[in-house]
Amino acid sequence: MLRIAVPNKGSLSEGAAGILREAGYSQRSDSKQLVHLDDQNCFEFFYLRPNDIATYVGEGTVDAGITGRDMLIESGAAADEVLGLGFARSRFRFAAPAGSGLTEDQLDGVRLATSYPGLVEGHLAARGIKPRLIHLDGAVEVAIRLGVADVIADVVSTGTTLRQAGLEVFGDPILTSEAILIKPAGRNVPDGFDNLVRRLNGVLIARTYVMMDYDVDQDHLDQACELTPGFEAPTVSPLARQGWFAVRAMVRRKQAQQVMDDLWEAGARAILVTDIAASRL
Ligand SMILES: Nc1ncnc2c1ncn2[C@@H]1O[C@H](COP(=O)(O)OP(=O)(O)OP(=O)(O)O)[C@@H](O)[C@H]1O
Ligand SMILES: O=P(O)(O)OC[C@H]1O[C@H](OP(=O)(O)OP(=O)(O)O)[C@H](O)[C@@H]1O
Ligand SMILES: [Mg+2]
Repeated sequence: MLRIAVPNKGSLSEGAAGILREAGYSQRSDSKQLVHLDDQNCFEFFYLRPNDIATYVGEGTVDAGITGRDMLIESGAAADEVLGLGFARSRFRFAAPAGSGLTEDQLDGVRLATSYPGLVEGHLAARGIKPRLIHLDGAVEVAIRLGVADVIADVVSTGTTLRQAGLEVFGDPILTSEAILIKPAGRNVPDGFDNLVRRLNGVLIARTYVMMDYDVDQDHLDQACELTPGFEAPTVSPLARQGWFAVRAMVRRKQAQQVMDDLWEAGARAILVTDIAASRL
C-alpha cells in the first residue's frame, strides 16, 4: 500500500485531485473526507493542509505528496522534488508601492511582510541582506497599506492582487513555482512509486502534446518531416496513391496551429489533430 499526501484546500487541491484522477487513481468524493482508499491500485490518499505536506513527506510517514515548490523550500523538510506537475504556476516576488524605485540590495533592515519567511530569509542572506521579517498567514498585499510593512514578498500569478493593492514587483523573481510531486529524501522508493511517476508523466505528456496526422507527396516529405520531428522521428507510411505518404507525429499543443499553417505551406494536406488521452513514453 502506497500512502500519498494530497492538498485538501487552496490553489493546489483541485489540480492535484484532477491529475491523480486522470492518472487512473480514484479520489475522495466529499471535500470533508481526510482519507481515501483506492483499493484497486493499493493506494491510500491523505488529504492534508498544503503547508503540512512537505513535513509529512520529510518525516517519511507518507511515501509521496503533492505540494508547491515554494512550500517545499519554505518547509525545510527532508523531501526531494521528483516531478513538476504544471499547475499552480506562480512566481515568488518582491513588491512595493508603485514607483518606489526600490531594489533588492536596499532591503537591509526594511520591514518585509511575507507568508514564506524562510524562503525570503534564505534568498536575501545569500546576498548578505537582512530585512525585518513580518510573518503573515495570507492577504499579504494589504500589509503595507495597514502600516505593518514597507515591502512584501508574495506569490504572484496574474498580478491582479498586486495591481489592486497599488503595488509593483521589483527585482528578479525569487523563485518560479508550480505543483510538484515530492518524496522523502535519501530513501529507497517503495514498490509502486515508479509506476505513479510514469502515470503522472503520461498525463503531463497527454496534456502537453497532440497527435498530428497529414498526407504529403514525396517531393515535400523531408521538409514536412522537419516541421514535425516528433520524439524519435515521425511515422511515415506509404499511401495507396503512388508517391504520397501519411505522416504521424506528436506536436506541442501550443504550437499545433502554427505547425499546421507551416505544413500547409510546405504542401501537406488532410492535416488532422487529435487529443492524446493517455501515454507511456
Ligand atoms: N493565485 C495563484 N495562482 C497560482 N498558484 C497559486 C496562487 N496562489 C497560490 N498559488 C500556489 O499554490 C500553492 C499553494 O498555496 P496555498 O495553499 O497558499 O494556496 P492558496 O490558494 O493561497 O490557499 P489559501 O486559500 O489557504 O491561501 C503554492 O505553491 C502557491 O505558489
Ligand atoms: O497574481 P494573482 O493572480 O492575483 O494571484 C496571487 C494571489 O493569489 C494568492 O492569494 P490567495 O487568494 O490564496 O489569498 P491568500 O493571500 O490569503 O493566500 C497569493 O497569495 C496572491 O495573493
Ligand atoms: Mg494563499
